[in-house]
Amino acid sequence: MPHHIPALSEEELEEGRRLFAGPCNFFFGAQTIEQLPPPERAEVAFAGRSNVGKSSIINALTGRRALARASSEPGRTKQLNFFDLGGRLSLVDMPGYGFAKASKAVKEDWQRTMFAYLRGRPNLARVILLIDGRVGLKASDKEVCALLDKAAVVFQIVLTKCDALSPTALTERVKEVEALAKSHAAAFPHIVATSSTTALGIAELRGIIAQFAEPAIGRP
Ligand SMILES: Nc1nc2c(ncn2[C@@H]2O[C@H](COP(=O)(O)OP(=O)(O)OP(=O)(O)O)[C@@H](O)[C@H]2O)c(=O)[nH]1
Repeated sequence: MPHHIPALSEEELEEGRRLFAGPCNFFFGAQTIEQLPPPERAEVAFAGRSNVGKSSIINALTGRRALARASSEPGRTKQLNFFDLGGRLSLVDMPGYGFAKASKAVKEDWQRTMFAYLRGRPNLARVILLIDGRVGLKASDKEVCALLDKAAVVFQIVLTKCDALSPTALTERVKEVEALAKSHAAAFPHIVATSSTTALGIAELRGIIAQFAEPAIGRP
């Protein structure tokens, strides 16, 4: 299937492998915008609905089983968590949105914080917007796309849990999400289909993220 073929070169995939094979450490948790760490390195932020599989994909990318705590309890991540990849790039785990049980005040608070972060972060290179392959698009995903457009942050849509879909269902899901990407100026048109269970798309996503990393010391 065409969307399974990585759009990256061998060198880019290798860069991704190298970056994620190096050290990766949690270094900061921010609950408010005022607490953000200094914008020293390029950042790639992960956003998605609660329970989208965000912790699982961060763990799959970094090869650490419990770096970002994967939980079956939706809505646990309530702060912006910062991870340092060998001093070359930061990964930011954003709180999951669309948690059905959250109050209106909590949702509005999330939206305010996220928008302030997305709009005001000078070193934010890209947002990885995770969409649950099993569930598909929800109103909250569309709201976040609009927010990203408004904040003028380029985002990469990534489908999660694709192992749970038949090839036909996956093709349909990719089409649905491609249409969404086309309707948003800030969306990168190529969709990455992933599974943290089978590692589908993980190498490709590493390569995409590595494009924003500072060069490794001792290498050109
Ligand atoms: N089949 C399948 N299930 C997955 C995959 N990734 C995650 N899951 C399941 O989806 C649920 C949520 O996964 P998490 O990684 O905790 O999701 P999260 O987005 O971090 O959740 P929050 O903490 O609510 O933000 C868990 O039950 C996982 O086992 C995947 O690639 N395939």
